[in-house]
Amino acid sequence: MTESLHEHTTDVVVVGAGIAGLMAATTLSDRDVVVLEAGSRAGGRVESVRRGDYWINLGTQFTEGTGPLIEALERHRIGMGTLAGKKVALALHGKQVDTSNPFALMFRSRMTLRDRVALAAVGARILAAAPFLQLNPGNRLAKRVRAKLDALSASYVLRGIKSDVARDMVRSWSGQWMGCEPEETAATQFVVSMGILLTDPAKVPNFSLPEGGNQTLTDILAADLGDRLRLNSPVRSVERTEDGVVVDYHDENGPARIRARRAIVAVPSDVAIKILPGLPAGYRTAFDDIHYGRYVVVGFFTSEEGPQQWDDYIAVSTPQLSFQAMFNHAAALRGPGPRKPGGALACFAGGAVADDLFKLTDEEIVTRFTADLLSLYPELEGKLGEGIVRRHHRVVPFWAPGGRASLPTLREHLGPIYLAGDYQLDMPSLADAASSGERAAKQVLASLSRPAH
Ligand SMILES: Cc1cc2nc3c(=O)[nH]c(=O)nc-3n(C[C@H](O)[C@H](O)[C@H](O)COP(=O)(O)OP(=O)(O)OC[C@H]3O[C@@H](n4cnc5c(N)ncnc54)[C@H](O)[C@@H]3O)c2cc1C
Repeated sequence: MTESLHEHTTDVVVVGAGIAGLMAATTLSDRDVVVLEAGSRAGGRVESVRRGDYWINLGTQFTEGTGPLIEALERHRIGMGTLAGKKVALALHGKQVDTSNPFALMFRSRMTLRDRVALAAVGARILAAAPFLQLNPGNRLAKRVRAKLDALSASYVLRGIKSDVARDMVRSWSGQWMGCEPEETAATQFVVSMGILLTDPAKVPNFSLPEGGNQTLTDILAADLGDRLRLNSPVRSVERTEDGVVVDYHDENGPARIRARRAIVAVPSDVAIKILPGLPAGYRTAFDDIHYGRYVVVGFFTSEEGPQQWDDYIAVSTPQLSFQAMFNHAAALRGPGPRKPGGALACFAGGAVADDLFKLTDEEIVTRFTADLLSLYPELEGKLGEGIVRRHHRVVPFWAPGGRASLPTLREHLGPIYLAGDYQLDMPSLADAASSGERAAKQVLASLSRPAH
């Protein structure tokens, strides 16, 4: 029996309801717009679970940056949960040391002289390049340093380094911030993220943990769209026609088709390449050049009472444990006044460590992470809730050495098809994904208001 095809028309179809697609669709809300989302929930890589006063971000961890994302948070009056004054720490050889001052860290943590010298060399390599990447990108020197780092792998910071501690730390930084190994990625992204952390984390604009988790905003945007957002509707193809696009997808009634004047495709690069048949070679190469980091995350709601040693820390690097970092999602709630009982912690492993963990069952992962978390904080014995596991095969995009040159192609529309997603901008992030969605929607609005020829 052949299934019948439901067909309808609209002005604009948005494919994908991650932050890029949601921002695009809400910017177009005066138009006839339909959003097709493959999953059973909106938000994509943004996901938060909530319990009582606490929440855990199981997808996007921190909100940071400027532009449409922050404007949307403000417009919807979502408390930003500022992290000003909160600190980061390193747990090494069983001792936790505040890393707010990287130089003090070198002397206070348990390391041999050889490890200290090796780490100082790694830090010096990062700090020598980082300031150039913070200059105006048009600056001649900035361009030269960037071109050099784009061509090098991030493992250049480990050249000649023999210390296992230094190697473990660089791997764990790369794993926890990008979800990949230093050998996989061009040095640029690594140096920018590590440079900011090593110099002045307070310089990261709007570094925060929005109230209720990052999903608070995506839930509001999804609710604003109402029934224009169609969940469980995976798109199979988006093709150009003479006067617009035709989008084939599937919903609970079977195969369906929408004809529209424009489409915004806001899906990860590996999906885009599959649903856009007949892509010009330049776009195909640019999509192929994008890789994604991998993470395994386990979130734990906790039931401790009274002040704890991690209360003022947002992140603790744990390069010698089965997870590489612990993020404290309750940090934004800790201020003056009585501390609420309980808390919310998330343990992260990225890159090759995540690849190995993918081979285990959820139960095995939780058992390992629980044992290591208790070795770090024995006072949590009997106070850890059930571990909530997420396996992410797409964290943030990264580019191999020499791979980033193709990126500008993906900022150009393909006739009536506009692209959006975190891969479009220089330092992929939630804020960049949101900006790309708004930007695509504004381009669509401008194109629709131009007289047809
Ligand atoms: C664990 C984790 C931690 C992170 N931490 C941070 C952080 O601290 N700070 C930060 O700035 N960024 C962070 N990120 C990155 C950030 O989450 C992403 O950059 C951002 O969410 C990407 O948004 P997007 O809309 O481009 O893509 P996505 O969120 O991936 O949205 C794409 C949507 O398209 C849908 N889709 C896929 N295929 C189809 C199809 N065929 N048809 C229809 N729909 C489809 C998907 O289901 C999804 O909803 C993190 C990501 C992860 C996974």
